[in-house]
Amino acid sequence: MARLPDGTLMQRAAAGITAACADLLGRVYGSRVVLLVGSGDNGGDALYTGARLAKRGAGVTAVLLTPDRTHPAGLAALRRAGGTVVRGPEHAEAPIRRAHLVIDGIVGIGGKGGLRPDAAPLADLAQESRAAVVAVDLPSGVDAGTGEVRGAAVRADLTVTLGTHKPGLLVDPAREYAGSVRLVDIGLALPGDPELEALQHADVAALLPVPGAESDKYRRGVVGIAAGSARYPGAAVLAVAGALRGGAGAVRYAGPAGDAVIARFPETLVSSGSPDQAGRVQAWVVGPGAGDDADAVTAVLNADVPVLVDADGLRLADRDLVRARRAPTLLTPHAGEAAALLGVSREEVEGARLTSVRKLAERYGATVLLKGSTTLIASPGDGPVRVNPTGTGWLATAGSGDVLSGLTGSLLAAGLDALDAGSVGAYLHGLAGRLAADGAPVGAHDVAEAVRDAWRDVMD
Ligand SMILES: NC(=O)C1=CN([C@@H]2O[C@H](COP(=O)(O)OP(=O)(O)OC[C@H]3O[C@@H](n4cnc5c(N)ncnc54)[C@H](OP(=O)(O)O)[C@@H]3O)[C@@H](O)[C@H]2O)[C@@H](O)CC1
Ligand SMILES: Nc1ncnc2c1ncn2[C@@H]1O[C@H](COP(=O)(O)OP(=O)(O)O)[C@@H](O)[C@H]1O
Ligand SMILES: [K+]
Repeated sequence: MARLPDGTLMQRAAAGITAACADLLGRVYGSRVVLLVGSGDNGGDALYTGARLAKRGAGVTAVLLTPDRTHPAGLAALRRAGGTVVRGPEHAEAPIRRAHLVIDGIVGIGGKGGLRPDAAPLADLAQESRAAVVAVDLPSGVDAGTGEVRGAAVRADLTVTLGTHKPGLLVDPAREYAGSVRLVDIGLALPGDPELEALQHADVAALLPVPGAESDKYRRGVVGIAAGSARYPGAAVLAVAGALRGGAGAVRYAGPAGDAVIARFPETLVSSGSPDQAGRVQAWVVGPGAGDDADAVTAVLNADVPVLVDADGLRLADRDLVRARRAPTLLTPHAGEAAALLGVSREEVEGARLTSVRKLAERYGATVLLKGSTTLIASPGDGPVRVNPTGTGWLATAGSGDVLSGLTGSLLAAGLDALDAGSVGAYLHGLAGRLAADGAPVGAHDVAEAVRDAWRDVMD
Protein backbone atom coordinates (compact mmCIF):
# COMPACT_ATOMS: atom_id res chain seq x y z
CA MET A 1 0.00 0.00 0.00
CA ALA A 2 2.93 2.29 0.81
CA ARG A 3 4.24 2.06 -2.76
CA LEU A 4 1.01 3.13 -4.44
CA PRO A 5 -0.64 6.54 -4.69
CA ASP A 6 -3.41 7.06 -2.15
CA GLY A 7 -6.64 5.39 -3.13
CA THR A 8 -5.20 3.23 -5.91
CA LEU A 9 -6.17 -0.07 -4.29
CA MET A 10 -9.65 1.17 -3.50
CA GLN A 11 -10.16 2.24 -7.12
CA ARG A 12 -9.03 -1.20 -8.32
CA ALA A 13 -11.38 -2.78 -5.80
CA ALA A 14 -14.30 -0.61 -6.90
CA ALA A 15 -13.66 -1.37 -10.57
CA GLY A 16 -13.77 -5.12 -9.83
CA ILE A 17 -16.87 -4.92 -7.65
CA THR A 18 -18.63 -2.78 -10.26
CA ALA A 19 -17.92 -5.34 -12.98
CA ALA A 20 -19.32 -8.14 -10.80
CA CYS A 21 -22.45 -6.08 -9.99
CA ALA A 22 -22.99 -5.26 -13.65
CA ASP A 23 -22.78 -8.98 -14.54
CA LEU A 24 -25.34 -9.74 -11.88
CA LEU A 25 -27.73 -6.93 -12.88
CA GLY A 26 -27.47 -7.63 -16.59
CA ARG A 27 -28.48 -4.02 -17.27
CA VAL A 28 -27.07 -1.27 -15.06
CA TYR A 29 -28.97 1.63 -16.65
CA GLY A 30 -32.24 2.18 -14.80
CA SER A 31 -31.51 -0.29 -11.98
CA ARG A 32 -32.01 0.69 -8.33
CA VAL A 33 -29.02 0.11 -6.08
CA VAL A 34 -28.73 0.59 -2.31
CA LEU A 35 -25.35 0.86 -0.57
CA LEU A 36 -25.03 -0.12 3.09
CA VAL A 37 -22.12 2.01 4.22
CA GLY A 38 -20.20 1.49 7.46
CA SER A 39 -17.58 3.75 8.91
CA GLY A 40 -14.44 2.10 7.55
CA ASP A 41 -12.77 1.46 4.20
CA ASN A 42 -15.23 -1.30 3.44
CA GLY A 43 -17.84 1.46 3.25
CA GLY A 44 -15.42 3.42 1.06
CA ASP A 45 -15.29 0.56 -1.43
CA ALA A 46 -19.09 0.49 -1.53
CA LEU A 47 -19.29 4.27 -2.12
CA TYR A 48 -16.83 4.23 -5.02
CA THR A 49 -18.66 1.26 -6.50
CA GLY A 50 -21.93 3.16 -6.16
CA ALA A 51 -20.37 6.16 -7.92
CA ARG A 52 -19.33 3.99 -10.86
CA LEU A 53 -22.77 2.39 -11.12
CA ALA A 54 -24.44 5.83 -10.93
CA LYS A 55 -22.28 7.03 -13.83
CA ARG A 56 -23.59 4.11 -15.83
CA GLY A 57 -27.18 5.15 -15.19
CA ALA A 58 -28.16 3.30 -12.01
CA GLY A 59 -30.20 5.08 -9.33
CA VAL A 60 -27.97 4.76 -6.28
CA THR A 61 -28.91 5.43 -2.65
CA ALA A 62 -26.34 5.20 0.13
CA VAL A 63 -27.50 4.36 3.66
CA LEU A 64 -24.88 5.80 6.02
CA LEU A 65 -24.64 3.95 9.32
CA THR A 66 -22.58 6.65 11.00
CA PRO A 67 -23.08 9.79 8.89
CA ASP A 68 -20.29 11.77 10.55
CA ARG A 69 -17.77 8.95 10.11
CA THR A 70 -18.17 8.06 6.46
CA HIS A 71 -15.29 7.68 3.99
CA PRO A 72 -15.14 11.35 2.84
CA ALA A 73 -13.65 10.92 -0.63
CA GLY A 74 -15.96 8.00 -1.42
CA LEU A 75 -18.99 9.99 -0.34
CA ALA A 76 -17.91 12.99 -2.45
CA ALA A 77 -17.45 10.73 -5.47
CA LEU A 78 -20.95 9.27 -5.05
CA ARG A 79 -22.49 12.74 -4.76
CA ARG A 80 -20.64 13.99 -7.85
CA ALA A 81 -21.99 10.99 -9.78
CA GLY A 82 -25.56 11.91 -8.79
CA GLY A 83 -26.11 9.39 -5.99
CA THR A 84 -28.40 10.22 -3.08
CA VAL A 85 -27.75 9.73 0.63
CA VAL A 86 -29.93 8.81 3.61
CA ARG A 87 -28.46 9.39 7.04
CA GLY A 88 -28.91 6.57 9.56
CA PRO A 89 -30.12 2.97 9.30
CA GLU A 90 -33.66 3.94 10.37
CA HIS A 91 -34.27 5.30 6.86
CA ALA A 92 -33.15 2.17 5.06
CA GLU A 93 -36.39 0.21 4.81
CA ALA A 94 -38.09 1.93 1.87
CA PRO A 95 -35.08 2.09 -0.44
CA ILE A 96 -34.06 -1.51 0.29
CA ARG A 97 -37.57 -2.75 -0.41
CA ARG A 98 -37.48 -1.20 -3.89
CA ALA A 99 -33.89 -2.14 -4.73
CA HIS A 100 -32.71 -4.55 -7.42
CA LEU A 101 -29.29 -4.75 -5.80
CA VAL A 102 -27.99 -4.18 -2.26
CA ILE A 103 -24.24 -3.70 -1.79
CA ASP A 104 -23.02 -4.59 1.68
CA GLY A 105 -20.18 -2.31 2.75
CA ILE A 106 -20.99 -2.29 6.46
CA VAL A 107 -17.78 -3.90 7.59
CA GLY A 108 -14.95 -5.95 6.07
CA ILE A 109 -11.74 -7.32 7.50
CA GLY A 110 -11.76 -4.65 10.23
CA GLY A 111 -14.90 -6.11 11.83
CA LYS A 112 -15.13 -7.70 15.25
CA GLY A 113 -17.93 -10.05 16.35
CA GLY A 114 -21.40 -10.13 14.84
CA LEU A 115 -23.06 -6.97 13.56
CA ARG A 116 -23.76 -4.30 16.17
CA PRO A 117 -27.41 -3.60 17.11
CA ASP A 118 -27.70 -0.56 14.81
CA ALA A 119 -26.39 -2.52 11.80
CA ALA A 120 -28.10 -5.87 12.42
CA PRO A 121 -31.56 -4.82 11.11
CA LEU A 122 -29.98 -3.93 7.75
CA ALA A 123 -28.93 -7.56 7.31
CA ASP A 124 -32.55 -8.64 7.91
CA LEU A 125 -33.95 -6.05 5.51
CA ALA A 126 -31.53 -7.10 2.80
CA GLN A 127 -32.42 -10.74 3.25
CA GLU A 128 -36.18 -10.08 3.20
CA SER A 129 -36.03 -7.92 0.07
CA ARG A 130 -36.06 -9.36 -3.42
CA ALA A 131 -32.81 -7.62 -4.23
CA ALA A 132 -29.61 -9.50 -4.98
CA VAL A 133 -27.10 -8.94 -2.20
CA VAL A 134 -23.43 -8.39 -3.03
CA ALA A 135 -20.99 -8.30 -0.12
CA VAL A 136 -17.83 -6.26 -0.42
CA ASP A 137 -14.82 -8.34 0.66
CA LEU A 138 -16.84 -10.38 3.19
CA PRO A 139 -20.44 -10.71 4.31
CA SER A 140 -20.53 -8.18 7.15
CA GLY A 141 -20.60 -9.78 10.58
CA VAL A 142 -18.69 -13.00 9.85
CA ASP A 143 -15.21 -13.55 11.22
CA ALA A 144 -12.73 -13.13 8.38
CA GLY A 145 -9.97 -15.16 10.00
CA THR A 146 -11.80 -18.21 11.32
CA GLY A 147 -15.15 -18.64 9.59
CA GLU A 148 -17.01 -18.25 12.88
CA VAL A 149 -20.33 -16.37 13.04
CA ARG A 150 -20.91 -14.95 16.51
CA GLY A 151 -24.06 -12.92 15.93
CA ALA A 152 -26.04 -11.22 13.18
CA ALA A 153 -24.45 -11.24 9.72
CA VAL A 154 -25.39 -10.38 6.16
CA ARG A 155 -26.36 -13.25 3.86
CA ALA A 156 -25.00 -12.52 0.41
CA ASP A 157 -25.75 -14.01 -2.99
CA LEU A 158 -22.28 -13.02 -4.14
CA THR A 159 -19.19 -11.91 -2.29
CA VAL A 160 -16.58 -9.97 -4.22
CA THR A 161 -13.41 -10.42 -2.24
CA LEU A 162 -10.34 -8.26 -2.63
CA GLY A 163 -6.74 -9.34 -3.03
CA THR A 164 -7.09 -12.81 -1.52
CA HIS A 165 -9.62 -15.28 -0.19
CA LYS A 166 -10.15 -15.12 3.55
CA PRO A 167 -10.70 -18.22 5.75
CA GLY A 168 -14.22 -16.98 6.47
CA LEU A 169 -15.11 -17.44 2.81
CA LEU A 170 -13.97 -21.07 2.80
CA VAL A 171 -14.92 -22.45 6.23
CA ASP A 172 -18.41 -23.08 7.59
CA PRO A 173 -20.50 -21.60 9.05
CA ALA A 174 -19.34 -18.25 7.54
CA ARG A 175 -18.92 -19.79 4.09
CA GLU A 176 -22.69 -20.25 3.89
CA TYR A 177 -23.20 -16.52 4.28
CA ALA A 178 -20.91 -15.63 1.37
CA GLY A 179 -22.92 -17.10 -1.51
CA SER A 180 -20.67 -17.52 -4.52
CA VAL A 181 -17.29 -15.91 -4.18
CA ARG A 182 -15.46 -13.87 -6.82
CA LEU A 183 -11.86 -12.78 -6.26
CA VAL A 184 -10.69 -9.43 -7.58
CA ASP A 185 -6.92 -9.18 -7.98
CA ILE A 186 -5.94 -5.73 -6.78
CA GLY A 187 -2.22 -6.39 -7.15
CA LEU A 188 -1.40 -7.16 -3.53
CA ALA A 189 1.78 -9.17 -2.93
CA LEU A 190 0.93 -11.33 0.07
CA PRO A 191 3.64 -12.08 2.58
CA GLY A 192 4.44 -15.43 4.19
CA ASP A 193 2.41 -18.61 4.50
CA PRO A 194 -1.37 -18.40 4.28
CA GLU A 195 -3.53 -19.53 7.19
CA LEU A 196 -5.44 -21.81 4.87
CA GLU A 197 -4.81 -23.43 1.51
CA ALA A 198 -7.02 -25.34 -0.89
CA LEU A 199 -5.54 -27.84 -3.32
CA GLN A 200 -6.66 -27.62 -6.94
CA HIS A 201 -6.69 -30.32 -9.65
CA ALA A 202 -3.08 -29.68 -10.68
CA ASP A 203 -1.80 -29.92 -7.08
CA VAL A 204 -3.62 -33.20 -6.57
CA ALA A 205 -2.45 -34.59 -9.92
CA ALA A 206 1.15 -33.92 -8.90
CA LEU A 207 0.67 -35.84 -5.64
CA LEU A 208 -1.23 -38.90 -6.89
CA PRO A 209 0.90 -42.05 -6.78
CA VAL A 210 1.21 -43.40 -10.32
CA PRO A 211 3.07 -46.67 -10.95
CA GLY A 212 6.23 -46.51 -13.05
CA ALA A 213 7.90 -49.17 -15.21
CA GLU A 214 9.85 -50.50 -12.20
CA SER A 215 6.84 -50.77 -9.87
CA ASP A 216 5.66 -53.96 -8.27
CA LYS A 217 2.83 -54.41 -5.80
CA TYR A 218 5.09 -54.11 -2.76
CA ARG A 219 6.90 -51.01 -4.00
CA ARG A 220 3.52 -49.39 -4.60
CA GLY A 221 2.79 -49.95 -0.93
CA VAL A 222 0.59 -52.35 1.01
CA VAL A 223 -2.19 -50.89 3.13
CA GLY A 224 -3.58 -52.77 6.11
CA ILE A 225 -7.24 -52.40 7.08
CA ALA A 226 -8.23 -53.31 10.65
CA ALA A 227 -11.93 -52.52 10.57
CA GLY A 228 -15.38 -54.06 10.84
CA SER A 229 -16.80 -56.47 13.36
CA ALA A 230 -19.35 -59.24 13.47
CA ARG A 231 -21.93 -56.52 14.00
CA TYR A 232 -20.60 -54.12 11.32
CA PRO A 233 -18.96 -56.19 8.57
CA GLY A 234 -19.99 -53.55 6.00
CA ALA A 235 -17.53 -51.02 7.40
CA ALA A 236 -14.69 -53.41 6.54
CA VAL A 237 -16.01 -53.89 3.01
CA LEU A 238 -16.35 -50.14 2.44
CA ALA A 239 -12.91 -49.32 3.86
CA VAL A 240 -11.38 -51.98 1.60
CA ALA A 241 -13.41 -50.59 -1.32
CA GLY A 242 -11.81 -47.19 -0.72
CA ALA A 243 -8.35 -48.67 -0.19
CA LEU A 244 -8.41 -50.58 -3.50
CA ARG A 245 -8.91 -47.25 -5.33
CA GLY A 246 -6.22 -45.27 -3.51
CA GLY A 247 -3.06 -46.33 -5.29
CA ALA A 248 -1.54 -48.94 -2.94
CA GLY A 249 -0.38 -52.15 -4.64
CA ALA A 250 -2.16 -54.50 -2.24
CA VAL A 251 -4.74 -54.39 0.53
CA ARG A 252 -4.44 -56.58 3.62
CA TYR A 253 -7.47 -57.03 5.82
CA ALA A 254 -7.14 -58.17 9.43
CA GLY A 255 -10.24 -58.79 11.50
CA PRO A 256 -13.52 -60.69 11.91
CA ALA A 257 -15.15 -59.62 8.63
CA GLY A 258 -12.78 -61.40 6.25
CA ASP A 259 -15.52 -63.51 4.64
CA ALA A 260 -17.60 -60.47 3.75
CA VAL A 261 -14.52 -58.71 2.38
CA ILE A 262 -13.41 -61.66 0.24
CA ALA A 263 -16.92 -62.18 -1.10
CA ARG A 264 -16.94 -58.64 -2.46
CA PHE A 265 -13.22 -58.13 -3.18
CA PRO A 266 -11.37 -61.41 -3.89
CA GLU A 267 -8.08 -59.53 -4.42
CA THR A 268 -7.85 -58.70 -0.68
CA LEU A 269 -5.30 -60.57 1.48
CA VAL A 270 -7.41 -61.49 4.51
CA SER A 271 -6.54 -62.84 7.94
CA SER A 272 -8.67 -63.17 11.03
CA GLY A 273 -6.03 -62.61 13.74
CA SER A 274 -4.61 -59.50 15.27
CA PRO A 275 -3.18 -56.83 12.95
CA ASP A 276 0.33 -57.48 14.28
CA GLN A 277 0.12 -61.05 12.90
CA ALA A 278 -1.13 -59.97 9.47
CA GLY A 279 2.18 -59.41 7.67
CA ARG A 280 4.02 -56.29 6.62
CA VAL A 281 2.20 -53.15 5.52
CA GLN A 282 3.33 -49.60 4.78
CA ALA A 283 0.33 -48.04 6.53
CA TRP A 284 -2.60 -49.10 8.70
CA VAL A 285 -6.20 -47.95 8.86
CA VAL A 286 -7.92 -48.81 12.10
CA GLY A 287 -11.35 -48.18 13.54
CA PRO A 288 -14.27 -48.09 11.07
CA GLY A 289 -17.01 -50.32 12.48
CA ALA A 290 -14.49 -51.83 14.92
CA GLY A 291 -17.01 -52.05 17.74
CA ASP A 292 -15.13 -52.58 20.99
CA ASP A 293 -11.94 -54.24 19.75
CA ALA A 294 -9.47 -52.12 21.69
CA ASP A 295 -6.69 -54.71 21.26
CA ALA A 296 -6.62 -54.26 17.50
CA VAL A 297 -6.36 -50.49 17.95
CA THR A 298 -3.49 -50.87 20.38
CA ALA A 299 -1.68 -53.32 18.09
CA VAL A 300 -1.94 -50.88 15.20
CA LEU A 301 -0.85 -47.89 17.27
CA ASN A 302 2.26 -49.88 18.26
CA ALA A 303 3.24 -50.45 14.63
CA ASP A 304 6.08 -48.31 13.37
CA VAL A 305 4.30 -47.29 10.13
CA PRO A 306 1.86 -44.44 9.34
CA VAL A 307 -1.53 -45.06 10.94
CA LEU A 308 -4.96 -43.62 10.20
CA VAL A 309 -7.42 -43.80 13.12
CA ASP A 310 -11.12 -43.34 12.39
CA ALA A 311 -14.53 -43.84 14.00
CA ASP A 312 -14.54 -46.38 16.90
CA GLY A 313 -10.75 -46.32 16.81
CA LEU A 314 -10.82 -42.71 18.00
CA ARG A 315 -12.82 -43.70 21.04
CA LEU A 316 -10.77 -46.82 21.81
CA ALA A 317 -7.29 -45.39 21.24
CA ASP A 318 -5.08 -44.88 24.27
CA ARG A 319 -4.37 -41.17 24.03
CA ASP A 320 -0.89 -41.39 25.49
CA LEU A 321 -0.04 -44.08 22.96
CA VAL A 322 -1.19 -41.77 20.15
CA ARG A 323 0.94 -38.92 21.47
CA ALA A 324 3.97 -41.18 21.92
CA ARG A 325 3.96 -42.47 18.33
CA ARG A 326 6.99 -41.67 16.17
CA ALA A 327 5.60 -42.66 12.75
CA PRO A 328 2.94 -40.33 11.24
CA THR A 329 -0.58 -40.50 12.68
CA LEU A 330 -3.70 -39.25 10.95
CA LEU A 331 -6.92 -38.92 12.97
CA THR A 332 -10.15 -38.54 10.97
CA PRO A 333 -12.98 -37.51 13.32
CA HIS A 334 -16.34 -36.04 12.37
CA ALA A 335 -17.54 -33.14 14.53
CA GLY A 336 -19.03 -35.43 17.20
CA GLU A 337 -15.85 -37.49 17.54
CA ALA A 338 -13.74 -34.32 17.54
CA ALA A 339 -15.92 -32.93 20.32
CA ALA A 340 -15.32 -36.06 22.43
CA LEU A 341 -11.55 -35.82 21.84
CA LEU A 342 -11.54 -32.17 22.88
CA GLY A 343 -14.03 -32.49 25.72
CA VAL A 344 -16.39 -29.86 24.28
CA SER A 345 -19.82 -29.94 22.65
CA ARG A 346 -20.41 -30.83 19.03
CA GLU A 347 -21.88 -27.35 18.44
CA GLU A 348 -18.67 -25.79 19.62
CA VAL A 349 -16.65 -27.77 17.09
CA GLU A 350 -19.07 -26.99 14.27
CA GLY A 351 -19.03 -23.30 15.13
CA ALA A 352 -15.24 -23.10 15.27
CA ARG A 353 -13.86 -25.70 12.89
CA LEU A 354 -10.54 -24.03 12.16
CA THR A 355 -9.68 -23.49 15.82
CA SER A 356 -10.85 -27.01 16.70
CA VAL A 357 -8.77 -28.80 14.08
CA ARG A 358 -5.64 -26.87 15.07
CA LYS A 359 -6.25 -27.64 18.75
CA LEU A 360 -6.70 -31.34 18.07
CA ALA A 361 -3.51 -31.54 16.01
CA GLU A 362 -1.60 -29.82 18.78
CA ARG A 363 -3.10 -31.83 21.59
CA TYR A 364 -2.53 -35.24 19.99
CA GLY A 365 0.70 -34.46 18.14
CA ALA A 366 -1.00 -35.85 15.03
CA THR A 367 -2.36 -34.75 11.69
CA VAL A 368 -6.12 -34.32 11.96
CA LEU A 369 -8.73 -34.47 9.22
CA LEU A 370 -11.94 -32.95 10.57
CA LYS A 371 -14.84 -34.20 8.44
CA GLY A 372 -18.13 -32.49 7.71
CA SER A 373 -19.65 -29.72 5.65
CA THR A 374 -16.19 -28.14 5.45
CA THR A 375 -13.40 -30.70 5.73
CA LEU A 376 -10.16 -29.33 7.19
CA ILE A 377 -6.78 -31.03 7.53
CA ALA A 378 -4.17 -29.75 9.99
CA SER A 379 -0.76 -30.88 11.14
CA PRO A 380 0.74 -29.73 14.45
CA GLY A 381 2.58 -26.39 14.22
CA ASP A 382 1.86 -23.12 12.45
CA GLY A 383 1.78 -24.35 8.84
CA PRO A 384 -1.24 -23.72 6.65
CA VAL A 385 -4.36 -25.76 7.33
CA ARG A 386 -5.81 -27.38 4.20
CA VAL A 387 -9.46 -26.87 3.32
CA ASN A 388 -11.09 -29.33 0.95
CA PRO A 389 -12.85 -27.56 -1.93
CA THR A 390 -14.66 -30.57 -3.44
CA GLY A 391 -17.07 -31.53 -0.63
CA THR A 392 -20.76 -32.04 -1.27
CA GLY A 393 -23.72 -32.69 0.99
CA TRP A 394 -24.37 -35.94 -0.97
CA LEU A 395 -21.46 -37.42 0.99
CA ALA A 396 -23.53 -37.23 4.15
CA THR A 397 -24.54 -40.88 3.76
CA ALA A 398 -23.81 -43.81 6.07
CA GLY A 399 -20.47 -45.46 5.39
CA SER A 400 -18.94 -42.75 3.24
CA GLY A 401 -16.45 -42.02 6.01
CA ASP A 402 -15.34 -45.68 5.88
CA VAL A 403 -14.57 -45.26 2.19
CA LEU A 404 -12.58 -42.11 2.95
CA SER A 405 -10.51 -43.85 5.58
CA GLY A 406 -9.56 -46.73 3.27
CA LEU A 407 -8.81 -44.40 0.39
CA THR A 408 -6.67 -42.11 2.52
CA GLY A 409 -4.86 -45.03 4.16
CA SER A 410 -4.00 -46.33 0.71
CA LEU A 411 -2.44 -42.96 -0.16
CA LEU A 412 -0.43 -43.11 3.08
CA ALA A 413 0.83 -46.59 2.16
CA ALA A 414 1.80 -45.29 -1.28
CA GLY A 415 4.11 -42.81 0.41
CA LEU A 416 2.20 -39.53 0.76
CA ASP A 417 2.77 -37.74 4.05
CA ALA A 418 -0.18 -37.43 6.42
CA LEU A 419 -1.19 -33.89 5.39
CA ASP A 420 -1.03 -34.71 1.68
CA ALA A 421 -2.74 -38.07 2.09
CA GLY A 422 -5.56 -36.44 4.08
CA SER A 423 -6.07 -33.58 1.66
CA VAL A 424 -5.76 -35.70 -1.50
CA GLY A 425 -8.05 -38.34 0.03
CA ALA A 426 -10.69 -35.74 0.90
CA TYR A 427 -10.35 -34.14 -2.54
CA LEU A 428 -10.88 -37.41 -4.46
CA HIS A 429 -13.64 -38.48 -2.07
CA GLY A 430 -15.53 -35.20 -2.54
CA LEU A 431 -15.14 -35.31 -6.29
CA ALA A 432 -16.21 -38.96 -6.34
CA GLY A 433 -19.28 -38.00 -4.31
CA ARG A 434 -20.20 -35.33 -6.85
CA LEU A 435 -19.60 -37.58 -9.86
CA ALA A 436 -21.46 -40.51 -8.30
CA ALA A 437 -24.40 -38.38 -7.18
CA ASP A 438 -24.80 -36.26 -10.30
CA GLY A 439 -27.88 -34.75 -8.72
CA ALA A 440 -29.38 -37.87 -7.11
CA PRO A 441 -28.77 -39.73 -3.83
CA VAL A 442 -25.88 -42.17 -3.56
CA GLY A 443 -24.74 -44.95 -1.26
CA ALA A 444 -21.21 -45.14 0.08
CA HIS A 445 -20.33 -48.00 -2.29
CA ASP A 446 -21.23 -45.73 -5.23
CA VAL A 447 -18.78 -43.16 -3.90
CA ALA A 448 -16.04 -45.80 -3.68
CA GLU A 449 -16.66 -46.86 -7.27
CA ALA A 450 -16.55 -43.28 -8.50
CA VAL A 451 -13.11 -42.67 -7.00
CA ARG A 452 -11.67 -43.99 -10.27
CA ASP A 453 -13.63 -41.38 -12.25
CA ALA A 454 -12.45 -38.69 -9.85
CA TRP A 455 -8.86 -39.84 -10.32
CA ARG A 456 -9.20 -39.63 -14.12
CA ASP A 457 -10.87 -36.24 -13.86
CA VAL A 458 -7.94 -34.92 -11.83
CA MET A 459 -5.37 -36.39 -14.23
CA ASP A 460 -7.08 -34.97 -17.35
N1 LIG B 1 -6.28 -3.49 3.42
C1 LIG B 1 -6.26 -3.31 2.09
O1 LIG B 1 -5.22 -3.51 1.47
C2 LIG B 1 -7.46 -2.90 1.35
C3 LIG B 1 -8.70 -2.79 2.01
N2 LIG B 1 -9.82 -2.50 1.37
C4 LIG B 1 -11.10 -2.46 2.06
O2 LIG B 1 -10.98 -2.00 3.37
C5 LIG B 1 -11.61 -2.90 4.27
C6 LIG B 1 -11.01 -2.80 5.62
O3 LIG B 1 -11.24 -1.49 6.04
P1 LIG B 1 -11.00 -1.00 7.54
O4 LIG B 1 -9.70 -1.49 8.00
O5 LIG B 1 -11.23 0.45 7.54
O6 LIG B 1 -12.10 -1.77 8.34
P2 LIG B 1 -13.65 -2.11 8.00
O7 LIG B 1 -13.72 -3.53 7.55
O8 LIG B 1 -14.25 -1.10 7.10
O9 LIG B 1 -14.32 -2.09 9.42
C7 LIG B 1 -13.99 -1.12 10.36
C8 LIG B 1 -15.18 -0.30 10.70
O10 LIG B 1 -16.28 -1.14 11.03
C9 LIG B 1 -16.76 -0.85 12.33
N3 LIG B 1 -17.10 -2.12 12.94
C10 LIG B 1 -16.27 -3.05 13.49
N4 LIG B 1 -16.93 -4.13 13.90
C11 LIG B 1 -18.23 -3.89 13.65
C12 LIG B 1 -19.41 -4.64 13.86
N5 LIG B 1 -19.39 -5.85 14.45
N6 LIG B 1 -20.60 -4.10 13.47
C13 LIG B 1 -20.63 -2.88 12.90
N7 LIG B 1 -19.53 -2.14 12.66
C14 LIG B 1 -18.35 -2.62 13.03
C15 LIG B 1 -15.65 -0.12 13.02
O11 LIG B 1 -16.22 0.82 13.88
P3 LIG B 1 -15.43 1.36 15.18
O12 LIG B 1 -14.95 0.15 15.92
O13 LIG B 1 -14.31 2.20 14.67
O14 LIG B 1 -16.49 2.12 15.90
C16 LIG B 1 -14.86 0.50 11.90
O15 LIG B 1 -15.28 1.81 11.61
C17 LIG B 1 -11.49 -4.23 3.59
O16 LIG B 1 -12.38 -5.21 4.05
C18 LIG B 1 -11.73 -3.84 2.14
O17 LIG B 1 -13.12 -3.73 1.88
C19 LIG B 1 -9.85 -2.24 -0.06
O18 LIG B 1 -10.31 -0.96 -0.27
C20 LIG B 1 -8.58 -2.44 -0.81
C21 LIG B 1 -7.33 -2.56 -0.07
N1 LIG C 1 -22.79 -31.54 4.65
C1 LIG C 1 -21.71 -32.16 4.17
N2 LIG C 1 -21.01 -31.61 3.16
C2 LIG C 1 -19.91 -32.23 2.66
N3 LIG C 1 -19.43 -33.41 3.12
C3 LIG C 1 -20.08 -33.99 4.13
C4 LIG C 1 -21.23 -33.40 4.72
N4 LIG C 1 -21.64 -34.20 5.72
C5 LIG C 1 -20.79 -35.25 5.75
N5 LIG C 1 -19.84 -35.12 4.79
C6 LIG C 1 -18.74 -36.06 4.51
O1 LIG C 1 -19.24 -37.39 4.50
C7 LIG C 1 -18.36 -38.28 5.17
C8 LIG C 1 -19.09 -38.87 6.36
O2 LIG C 1 -18.21 -39.54 7.18
P1 LIG C 1 -18.63 -40.07 8.63
O3 LIG C 1 -19.23 -38.97 9.40
O4 LIG C 1 -17.45 -40.77 9.18
O5 LIG C 1 -19.79 -41.09 8.29
P2 LIG C 1 -19.84 -42.68 8.40
O6 LIG C 1 -19.32 -43.01 9.77
O7 LIG C 1 -21.29 -43.03 8.23
O8 LIG C 1 -19.00 -43.25 7.32
C9 LIG C 1 -17.14 -37.45 5.52
O9 LIG C 1 -16.19 -37.52 4.49
C10 LIG C 1 -17.70 -36.03 5.59
O10 LIG C 1 -16.73 -35.04 5.35
K1 LIG D 1 -18.92 -6.26 3.76
